[in-house]
Amino acid sequence: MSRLIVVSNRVAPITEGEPTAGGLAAGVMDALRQKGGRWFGWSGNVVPDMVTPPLPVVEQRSGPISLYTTDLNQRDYDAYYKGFSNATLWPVFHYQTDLAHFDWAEFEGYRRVNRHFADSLQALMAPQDVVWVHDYHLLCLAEALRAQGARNRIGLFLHIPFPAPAVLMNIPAHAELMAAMCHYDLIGFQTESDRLAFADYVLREMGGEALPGGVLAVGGHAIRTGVYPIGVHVDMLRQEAAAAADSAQVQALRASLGGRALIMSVDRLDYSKGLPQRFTAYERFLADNPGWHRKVEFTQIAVPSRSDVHAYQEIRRELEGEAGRINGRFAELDWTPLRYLNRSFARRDLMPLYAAAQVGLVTPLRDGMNLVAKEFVAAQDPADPGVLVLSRFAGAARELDAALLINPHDEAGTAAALERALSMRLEERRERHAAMMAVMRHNSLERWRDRFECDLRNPASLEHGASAA
Ligand SMILES: O=P(O)(O)OC[C@H]1O[C@H](O[C@H]2O[C@H](CO)[C@@H](O)[C@H](O)[C@H]2O)[C@H](O)[C@@H](O)[C@@H]1O
Ligand SMILES: O=c1ccn([C@@H]2O[C@H](COP(=O)(O)OP(=O)(O)O)[C@@H](O)[C@H]2O)c(=O)[nH]1
Repeated sequence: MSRLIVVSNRVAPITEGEPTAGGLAAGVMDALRQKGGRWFGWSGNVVPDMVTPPLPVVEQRSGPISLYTTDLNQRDYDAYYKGFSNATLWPVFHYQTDLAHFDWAEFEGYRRVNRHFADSLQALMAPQDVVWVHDYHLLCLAEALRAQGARNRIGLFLHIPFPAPAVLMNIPAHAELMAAMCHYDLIGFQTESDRLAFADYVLREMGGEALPGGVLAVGGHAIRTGVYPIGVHVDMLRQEAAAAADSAQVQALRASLGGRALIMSVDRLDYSKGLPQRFTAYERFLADNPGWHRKVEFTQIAVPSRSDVHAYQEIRRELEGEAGRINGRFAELDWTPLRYLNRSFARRDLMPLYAAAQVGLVTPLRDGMNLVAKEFVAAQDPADPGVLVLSRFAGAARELDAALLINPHDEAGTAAALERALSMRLEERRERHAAMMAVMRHNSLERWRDRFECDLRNPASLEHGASAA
C-alpha cells in the first residue's frame, strides 16, 4: 500500500517522557505509533536570516515513525508562525478578532513557508503516497504542492474551530486563503458546526454547490468535507494514570492537600482557554460558598506558550495578578485556595494528577476539541470518578454532553456548577462518567485516524460522501 505522509507545523518530541506542548502533537504521535509513517514538520529551531532556504531536512527514527524536521529562519518564523498563523489565523478562528492583526507581508511569508514545506516534501513523497496535512499553519500547502505538479491525494485536518464567514472575512486575505484550501481533496473538521461554517463560505462567497455526502463543488474542484472528532487512547491513558497512582509526585500532592478536595485545570497559557474568566468564577464560588473554605483547592497548570506573541505576554501578566489577588482575598495561614503553576509536565505525569482530582475544570472560550477534557475523564477511577465541568464552546462538549456544561462567560453559572460537581452523589458521578467513557471508546483516536485515512485514500467514497462520524 502507498505510504502515509503526515505534515504539521509542530511535531512531537521523539524522546519518550518529554512534555508534549499541545494536543495536535500528542494526538498525531499516538496515532502514528501503531501504524507508522513519515512525519514532516518544523524542528522548533529558529536560525539567523543569513541561513536561507532550502534548509536541510534532518531524519530521526522512532520505532515505525520516521520524523523529518527542518528549521525556520528568523524572517520566516516571524512572518509565518508568530505573525500570520498565531496573530491572525489563531485569534480570528477562535472568534477573538479584537486580538488579531493583519499584514500582507506576513501573509506572503506564510505562503512562502508553505512553499518551502512543499519543496522539502517533494523529496519524501512518491506519486502514490497520500499526504495528511494538519492545521491552520498549512492551509496553502496543497496549492503549493499542486503548483509543483503533485497529483497525490492530499487531505487537511483542521484542529481548531472554523469561524462563521462574517468572522473569517475580517482577514483581508480571506479569498486567497479559501481558494488555496480548495486544492485539498478532503478537509476534516472537529465538529459539524465547523464544517458547516466552511461550507457556508464556499456556497455563498465562492458560488460553490453542495453535493450529497459533504462534497462541495467549486471552480472545477470537488472537495470532500467531513467531521472527525479527535479522540484519545482510553486504555493507555487509564494505565498511565494507574501506574503512577502512588508516585512521589502524587504522594506529595495528597500530603499537601491534607484531605481537601482538588479542582484541577491544565492548559497552554492561551487567551482562548478562558483562564481569567475561570479564575473569577472560582473566586465567585469561594465568595458564595464559605462552607467550602479550607475544604477545597484549585490547581491551575498553565504551560507558557507562544510567549513572543504580544497577546500571550498580556494574558500571562493578567493571570499572575489575578492569582495573587484571589489568594490575597481568601488565603489563610494554613490554606492556599489557588495554586498557579507556570510549567509543563510530561503527559504520563499529568494522568495521576487528574486521577487525584474531584473536579476537572475545562472552560475555554473556544477550542477545536480540548484533549485535556478527554484525558481527565479517562484518568478517573470508574468506581469513584471525579466530575468534568466543561465549556459548551469546546469541541469536546459535542461528545461529552454528560459533563456539567457551562458558559465560560457566566461567572455565577460556572461557580454553581463547581458547587454541584463537588457535592455530586456517587451514583450520578458514575452514570455521567460511564456515559462519557462510552462515547470516548467509540470515538477513539484509532477511529479518528482510520476514518480520515480511509476517506482520503478512497476516492470512490466521493459518491457516497465521507464516512459517518
Ligand atoms: O504548536 P504550538 O503553537 O505550541 O501550539 C500547540 C498546539 O495548539 C493547538 O491544538 C489544537 O489541537 C488539539 C488536538 O486536535 C485540539 O484538542 C485543540 O483544541 C486545538 O487547540 C494547535 O491547533 C496545534 O497546531 C498546536 O500545535
Ligand atoms: O504540561 C503539559 C500540559 C499539557 N500537555 C498535553 O497537551 C495537550 C493539550 O491539548 P489540548 O487539546 O487540550 O489543547 P491545545 O494545547 O492543543 O490547544 C494534552 O494532550 C495535554 O496532556 C502536556 O503534555 N503537558
